Amino acid sequence: MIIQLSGHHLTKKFKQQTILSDVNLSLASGEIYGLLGPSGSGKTTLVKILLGLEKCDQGKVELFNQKPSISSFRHLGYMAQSDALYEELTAYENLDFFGSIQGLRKKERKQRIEEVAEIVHLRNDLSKKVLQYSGGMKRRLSLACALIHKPKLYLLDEPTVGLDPLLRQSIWKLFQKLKEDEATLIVTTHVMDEVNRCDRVGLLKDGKILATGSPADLLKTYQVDSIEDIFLKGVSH
Ligand SMILES: Nc1ncnc2c1ncn2[C@@H]1O[C@H](COP(=O)(O)OP(=O)(O)OP(=O)(O)O)[C@@H](O)[C@H]1O
Repeated sequence: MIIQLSGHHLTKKFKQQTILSDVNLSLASGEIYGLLGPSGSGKTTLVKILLGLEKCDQGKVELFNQKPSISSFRHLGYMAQSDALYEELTAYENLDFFGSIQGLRKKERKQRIEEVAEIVHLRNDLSKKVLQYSGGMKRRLSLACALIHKPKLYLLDEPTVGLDPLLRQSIWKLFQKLKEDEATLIVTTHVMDEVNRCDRVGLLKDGKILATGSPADLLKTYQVDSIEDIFLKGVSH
């Protein structure tokens, strides 16, 4: 098993408030890890720390078994919770921009833009400015931007928010396909039915990982009918 990303004893405070407390997690190559937790439990903060966008007060992160470096970031695909897109540019220009900062050459960018636009069903809308896009279209474009350079590791913060069930299903099919190609994904979600599509789930509550395991193992261990019940039971870690 090759560990692609790990966080060790991660602790984070904002002023006096402890946001993350001694969080440990590791992601193996070819797995989908779901990070599930109520609003405000620290999911986005954790993803940002893993990505190097936020500093932790204690603990360390390892990317591809090394201290994170500029070269390791080339292999990351990040989709932020709020879309980080250039509204005045067209979707094509956004993808072209993100492709170029990832070092793709012009010809390769052109080809990849076609491919990722097809994947997220935006091929016919590439020439529209992003400000003309709906919320769901922006989410899909953000995902396409994260895919453009074929990273090995994806950190996706609520990638399916605002998408209709059909599109959500096709996005999850894509995640499965990425996984089959040995990519590793960490996906934050509030949606319980998405949890069952993950290989492993980490349940985050008040900045602590309450439990980690496959959805089936968690149900068995905690003798519950749904993962949601683990939160409701108030299991302490
Ligand atoms: N830059 C910041 N300064 C101060 N507090 C912050 C900052 N960023 C996050 N927080 C606080 O940290 C806590 C966790 O926030 P975070 O966004 O990580 O939660 P989350 O689980 O992703 O929530 P949601 O599901 O609603 O997106 C919240 O109480 C939030 O107010």
